Amino acid sequence: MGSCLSETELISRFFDFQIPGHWSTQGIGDDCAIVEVGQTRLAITTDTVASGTHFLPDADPFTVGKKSLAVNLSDLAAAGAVPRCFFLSLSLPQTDLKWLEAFSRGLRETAEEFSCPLIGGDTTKTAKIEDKQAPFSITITAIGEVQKGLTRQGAQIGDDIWVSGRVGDAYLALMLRTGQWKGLCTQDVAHAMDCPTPRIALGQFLAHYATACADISDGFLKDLGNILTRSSVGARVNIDDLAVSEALRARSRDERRQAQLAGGDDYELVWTASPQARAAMREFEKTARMQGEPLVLSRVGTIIPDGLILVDNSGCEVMNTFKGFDHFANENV
Ligand SMILES: Nc1ncnc2c1ncn2[C@@H]1O[C@H](COP(=O)(O)OP(=O)(O)O)[C@@H](O)[C@H]1O
Ligand SMILES: Cc1ncc(C[n+]2csc(CCOP(=O)(O)OP(=O)(O)O)c2C)c(N)n1
Ligand SMILES: [Mg+2]
Repeated sequence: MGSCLSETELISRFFDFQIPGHWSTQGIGDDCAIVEVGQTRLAITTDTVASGTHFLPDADPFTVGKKSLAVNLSDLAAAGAVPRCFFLSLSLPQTDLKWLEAFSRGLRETAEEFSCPLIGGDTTKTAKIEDKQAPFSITITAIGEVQKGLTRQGAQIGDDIWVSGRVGDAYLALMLRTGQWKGLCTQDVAHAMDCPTPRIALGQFLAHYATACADISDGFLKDLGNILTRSSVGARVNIDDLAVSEALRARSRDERRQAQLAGGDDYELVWTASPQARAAMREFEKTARMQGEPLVLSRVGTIIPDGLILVDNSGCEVMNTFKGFDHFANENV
């Protein structure tokens, strides 16, 4: 049976226990829990990806392996953490050796790229109920180390709002692949959905400059909204300042806005920082490009006392009708 609760309402109603413990943390609500263990500060996150919900049932298992870890590393990036290790829990309908071999190769490639060893996990079989096989799912818990650590809390009035990368292509890929939008899904666009790059180096750099940070998994406006709520501030954003790929630029204005503002699945970062940090941001961008990574950092707005004002390049205000991703958004009682 469905419910009227959004994901966030469901979590705060049933699972925000607030039981005091021996280790100090900031509690639920950020990309990572920052946990103080003696002299060490850990950033810990967990994310599940499930067939049919996070990837299409016929997705290449190699990219499923890569992405399962990448989405968790993206949460570590949002906390400014250095990845240290991860756990892997699998719920599988059967032992499909070919699938597992490719999945394992993809997972391993990302683990090696970010020097993040797999140190444990769990493996179970999903049941058939009334002849229907439960979809398989992959849960990863990743642990990193931070000095101070970034959260969604801390944005200050007057701060700039920044976004990494060209958001929207993962959503474009999903719409094209499922036939909801017309057109061919090019390799670059498919890559954005299948192989997102966790912004680990950027996150560690931002740990020195950002006042708040989140990753864009649920859509730019929703994830920026989480920063605004946690920081008790508002924002003014020029939506035309978001970097856009050639493929998305070629779509209609409404499709482009839907993909960029609400699409999700991008795993880029959104953060706030004082205007004094602008030169440092441009320097980081320049260095990345000199090292062969075509990174783009976009300054898209300003933190204001409250509300959310969206404008376009002509200065006109844009109505915010964009919802962002919510697992339970379409359910009714
Ligand atoms: N079932 C749950 N029990 C406790 N905390 C949860 C649960 N689901 C999500 N959370 C927490 O709620 C916050 C929002 O979750 P989510 O939007 O999934 O974050 P993220 O996009 O970083 O994965 C996070 O701090 C997460 O740890
Ligand atoms: C088959 C399929 N349907 C829909 C999507 C789009 N999608 C799935 S999950 C998601 C948002 C992120 O997922 P979530 O589980 O909320 O990750 P978290 O925010 O917890 O990191 C999006 C945009 C997809 N990638 N694949
Ligand atoms: Mg999550």
